[in-house]
Amino acid sequence: MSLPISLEHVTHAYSTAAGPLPVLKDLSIDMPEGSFTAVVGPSGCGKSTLTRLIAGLMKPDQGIVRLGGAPVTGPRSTVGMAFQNPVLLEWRTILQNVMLPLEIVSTSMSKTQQQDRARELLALVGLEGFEDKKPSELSGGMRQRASLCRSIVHRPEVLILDEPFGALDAFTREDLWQTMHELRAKEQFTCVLITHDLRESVFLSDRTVVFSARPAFAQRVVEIDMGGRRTLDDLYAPRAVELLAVLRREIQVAQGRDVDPPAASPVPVPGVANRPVEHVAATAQDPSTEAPR
Ligand SMILES: Nc1ncnc2c1ncn2[C@@H]1O[C@H](COP(=O)(O)OP(=O)(O)OP(=O)(O)O)[C@@H](O)[C@H]1O
Repeated sequence: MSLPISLEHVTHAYSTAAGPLPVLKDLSIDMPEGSFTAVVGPSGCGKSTLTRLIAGLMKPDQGIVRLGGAPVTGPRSTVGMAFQNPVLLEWRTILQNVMLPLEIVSTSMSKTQQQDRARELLALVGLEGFEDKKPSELSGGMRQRASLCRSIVHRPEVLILDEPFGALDAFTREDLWQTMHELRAKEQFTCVLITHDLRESVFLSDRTVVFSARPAFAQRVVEIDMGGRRTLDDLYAPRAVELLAVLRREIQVAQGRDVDPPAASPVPVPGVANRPVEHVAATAQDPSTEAPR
């Protein structure tokens, strides 16, 4: 089962030695049940703060965070989380690491059922045969796959992903994106993804929320109307290129920078009368689609 998430007029400031640091300001977002929402925005604008509020690790100064309509008042076992650093326990095998949440959350599953569930997820992400390895025996991408399994092994209603692919090389990252689509097809959760990678948000999300500079509010919500399951080729489709251009411009607005002209307009290239569409599509791979940190 998955739960809708809503934030209603959420405002929050951290107490610091220099005084209050306003981080979120009148932030309202609705994430429907089973949806996948990506959040992008300037560095330090408050994206991770949003995840802590949804996970119930912090309470907002003002406003309400709701899961399934009920106000969040503290941490919930039905929330799964994965971060940039997988933090697997070296003294446990991969299977034991994946099963960890089942030792913490109350479950009616027998030990055998728990193991079957963990093995099934590991197979789904391509880690069959690595169950008895220690984390240090796996590559960074494999560790992150195991971490994803651990975050959903207890069938959370809400999955929070805070830059889980951020430290991976580009090819491994794209592999993991496809794995995320496979997990989403098999499992039920409402997902919030924090990312600096605009291609990642277009590939994975149903909608991408662009945060303003701190204190952050939802500056723009971009519907990623590209159907459900996607392939990497879809990132080169004209619609994906348009969406990337919209997101990149929105990030520039959030940063208070000059905004690029619309990507669809022909850009004069010396010696070339008109820039072909293929060339525009190729810019989707340009590192400038990485939202600056
Ligand atoms: N516990 C804390 N106490 C004081 N200030 C904090 C605390 N946690 C975060 N901050 C500050 O609040 C601001 C927002 O932090 P947050 O981690 O939510 O931003 P972010 O958008 O996730 O950042 P990044 O893009 O760099 O990952 C930052 O300026 C950060 O330094």
